[in-house]
Amino acid sequence: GITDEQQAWDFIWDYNDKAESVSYRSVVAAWNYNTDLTPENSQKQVEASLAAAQFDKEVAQNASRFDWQNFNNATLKRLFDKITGLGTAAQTDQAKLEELNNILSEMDNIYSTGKACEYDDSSNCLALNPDLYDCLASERDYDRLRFCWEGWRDAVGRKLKDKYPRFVELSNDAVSQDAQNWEDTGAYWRSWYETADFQEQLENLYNQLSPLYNNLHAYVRKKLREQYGQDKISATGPIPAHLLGNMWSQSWINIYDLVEPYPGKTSLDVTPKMQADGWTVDRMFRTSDDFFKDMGQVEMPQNFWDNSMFVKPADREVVCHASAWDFYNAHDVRVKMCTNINMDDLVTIHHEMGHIEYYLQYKHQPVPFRRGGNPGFHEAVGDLLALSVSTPTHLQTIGLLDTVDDDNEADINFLMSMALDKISFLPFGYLMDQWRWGVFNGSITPATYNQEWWKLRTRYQGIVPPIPRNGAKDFDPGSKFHIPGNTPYIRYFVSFIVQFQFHKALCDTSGHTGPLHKCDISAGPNKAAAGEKLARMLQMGSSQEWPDAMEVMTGQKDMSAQAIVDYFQPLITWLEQQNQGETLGWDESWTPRY
Ligand SMILES: C[C@H](NC(=O)O)C(=O)O
Ligand SMILES: [Zn+2]
Repeated sequence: GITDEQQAWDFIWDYNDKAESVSYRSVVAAWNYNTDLTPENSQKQVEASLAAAQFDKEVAQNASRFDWQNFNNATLKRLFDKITGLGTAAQTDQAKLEELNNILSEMDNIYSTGKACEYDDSSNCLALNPDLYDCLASERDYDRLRFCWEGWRDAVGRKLKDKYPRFVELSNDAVSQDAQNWEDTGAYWRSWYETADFQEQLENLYNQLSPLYNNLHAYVRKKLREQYGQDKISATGPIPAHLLGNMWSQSWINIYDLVEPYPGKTSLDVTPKMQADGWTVDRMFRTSDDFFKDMGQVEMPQNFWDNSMFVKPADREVVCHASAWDFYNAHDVRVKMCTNINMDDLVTIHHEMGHIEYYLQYKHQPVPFRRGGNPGFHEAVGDLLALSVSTPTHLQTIGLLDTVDDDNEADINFLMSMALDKISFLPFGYLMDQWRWGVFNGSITPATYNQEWWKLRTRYQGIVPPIPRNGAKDFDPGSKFHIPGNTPYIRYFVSFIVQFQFHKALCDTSGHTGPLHKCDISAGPNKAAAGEKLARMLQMGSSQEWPDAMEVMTGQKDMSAQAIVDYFQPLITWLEQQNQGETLGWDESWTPRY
């Protein structure tokens, strides 16, 4: 193979220009389909995906003419390593590749257009966003909640059941043809973390955090028993899944009012004030942009405001699940979101803008390096900034809280609200890809999809379905966006760990003193230094392995649960006191009264 590294660089820059325009065309086609779910747009999106895959394959073949594994220049070698990794684009059978893309497109459409219709009126149907979200968040009638929970799974999960096995088969067949001959899609996805003992590290992190989760679970279970009755919820069993304020029981913030430790303090639920003060969607996005600018990051460019989709259109079907989009041309970046006026969506806006910030900060990198340090880092940026924005003192600064009670009870209330978002998520974030990796490696088969899903859901989350599941018809994993959407999920578990490490690091750099949970990095005397550190990490993209990016932020290279435990320590102590006499954990054999 060619050993001349100058010739290799020429190859890279020629590739880079072409990669930008090929990526642009396929992202535009995906954007057009996601914002207007028509058959024509689906067809165009599949065609663009196939063209991009063809380009990737040709580049990989040309790159293999170089003896790149023996290059001296580490960056050049890393670039060649990235562009010879094809994933499903390695599929040489065009018909199979087209079928794979068509199934993905169909699954997206089924999920994003699904509706749950009233038992007694099939013309009265509820969409996930906002109708079923609102139902799970604010309904307090046990049976009505069950209708919303079951109706969504009937409408979407069941329709996807027979498509998913073929998708799995085609995805595995494709990645097996990659240069690394991946044994299955899960192995390929895990390779992005470049960490040999990745699964062990994840398990260790989870084991360190499950005591905290079990304490929160026991406290919430007790409060739900008070609300719904002792005949509906066992003192020692799992919690019925439809009572936790969220369609997937992955964030419990919407039942804060049922579990508030010290009532009578200033409400931390700022949604009523947002609505009373006439907050608009635009004001929500501007508030987020202002915070990024205040922290010395790059501001949203004009085309972001011109080309994004911020609200659900009335005249067409779209993919409502929020996402951020990089058009690989250094200036066209967008968010697609069906925004509602509430605190949840203000936090989500920061999450999505965090992705945009990464795109803007690493746009000078060659295309293969325009990724997060690892996929979890990309998910962590926006959440990291939202940890500061969510503090009562910051919410007061932006006019969402009139008074801030500064006492221990108010602190516990605040930490409870944060735990209902961040701690409740951990088992879900961990189990999603435990299930999917099992499906990809064949240990979970179509016949066992649903029972294995509920084994994991009960084992890790301590929840059970409120109605019996029908293994022959139900496909409950399909009722969660990321399964039909084929978006890997362990990235969110990684994010919920590392965002607290980043938060602690930036709080220290900003000169914050006092408890970690009171830190607002924009209030620190050295906030500029904190912003510069964040920008430096973002500009790296994936040009180096993620421990190097972790070191830039935190001074050390490993993932660690210490920061999230430090942040929640006052609540952990409080929960342990409250849970005296309670059973921690759950008896998996308990089932609700149907
Ligand atoms: C946590 C994850 N966030 C996202 O998709 O942006 C979710 O919504 O399930
Ligand atoms: Zn995200």
